[in-house]
Amino acid sequence: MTDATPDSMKILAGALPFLKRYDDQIVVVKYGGHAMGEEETALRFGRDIALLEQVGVNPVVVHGGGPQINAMLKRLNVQSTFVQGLRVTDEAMLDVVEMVLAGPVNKQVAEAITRAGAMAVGISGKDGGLVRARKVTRTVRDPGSNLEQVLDLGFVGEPDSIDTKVLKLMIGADIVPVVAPVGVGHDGQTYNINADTVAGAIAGALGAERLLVLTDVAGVKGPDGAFIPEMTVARVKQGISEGWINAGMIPKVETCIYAIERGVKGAVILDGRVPHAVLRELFTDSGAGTLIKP
Ligand SMILES: Nc1ncnc2c1ncn2[C@@H]1O[C@H](COP(=O)(O)OP(=O)(O)O)[C@@H](O)[C@H]1O
Ligand SMILES: CC(=O)N[C@@H](CCC(=O)OP(=O)(O)O)C(=O)O
Repeated sequence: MTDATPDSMKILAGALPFLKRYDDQIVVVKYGGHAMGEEETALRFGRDIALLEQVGVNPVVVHGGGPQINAMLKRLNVQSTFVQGLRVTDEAMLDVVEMVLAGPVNKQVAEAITRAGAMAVGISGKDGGLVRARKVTRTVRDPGSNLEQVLDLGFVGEPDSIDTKVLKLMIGADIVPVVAPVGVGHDGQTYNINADTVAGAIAGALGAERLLVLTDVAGVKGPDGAFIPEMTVARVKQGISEGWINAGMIPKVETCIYAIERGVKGAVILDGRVPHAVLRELFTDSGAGTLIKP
C-alpha cells in the first residue's frame, strides 16, 4: 500500500499521456540568465531537469548568462553596449564573456542538475566542434539622416553549422548536455553568440520535440501589454516590425521561428522563475508561457 492521496493520483494520471508523448524525445531548454535568479531558483531548475531525464525525456540545456557577464564587467569597471539585443564584443570583452559563460555559469547549471540526481556535463559550443560560428553584422537606420548603417559588433557570431555528434554521444549515455553559448569560426576564432540563437540552432539540428525558452517574463506581451498565450509566426513578425516585440525578446522569438521552420514541433517562451515552469509546460494541458506556432 502507498499513501498516495487522490490528488497526487490525479496529477499522475493527468501527466501520463504527456509522459508517453515525450518518452525518448529531445527537449531543448534555454535557461536565460534572468531566469537563473536566486540560488533556490537554480536548484529547482536542476531538480526539474533531472526529473525529465529520470522519466525518459532527453533534455538538452543551453544557458545564457547576460546578467552574470554584466556583474563581472561592473567589477572590472568595463562598460558594455547592445545593438538589437546583442552585446558588442571586442577582444577584451570576449575574454570576460567566455570566462563567465563557459566557467562559473556553465558549471553551476550542470552541478545543480547533477546534485538533483541526473548526470549533467557542461561543455561550451567550442567543445567537439559543436557550434561552428560565423561573424554577424547588424544594419540600423540612423534616425537623423534616415540612412542605413552596417554596424560591426566585433566578435559576435551566429551558428553557421551544428555538429550534433558530441550531444548524441552524451544523450546515448544518459548524460544531460549543458551548453555555454560560445562558438568557434572556421579559422579558430572564438565568437560570443546569443544563447537564444544557439538553443534554436541546436533544437533544429537535433530535430527536438520542443524548444522551451526560459526567461523572466510570463511570455510575449502584445501592443496593449497583455500576455499572449499563442502566436503564429506571421503575428510575431508583425510584432517586431511594429516595435512591440523589442530588445532581448527579438532573439527569442527569432530563434523560435528558426526552430519551427526546421521541424521542431513547438517553441514556447515562458517564465523560468515560476516553480516547475518546465514540468507545467510539458506535462499539463494548460501549459505555460507563449506558444509560437507555424
Ligand atoms: N513584447 C514583449 N513581451 C515581453 N517581453 C518583451 C517584449 N519586448 C521586449 N521584451 C523584453 O525582453 C526581455 C527578455 O529578454 P532578456 O532580458 O534578454 O532575457 P534573458 O536573459 O532571459 O535572455 C523582457 O524582460 C522584456 O523587457
Ligand atoms: C552576443 C550576445 O549578446 N551574447 C550574450 C550571451 C549570453 C546570453 O545570451 O545570455 P542571456 O540568455 O542571459 O541573455 C551576451 O553577451 O550577453
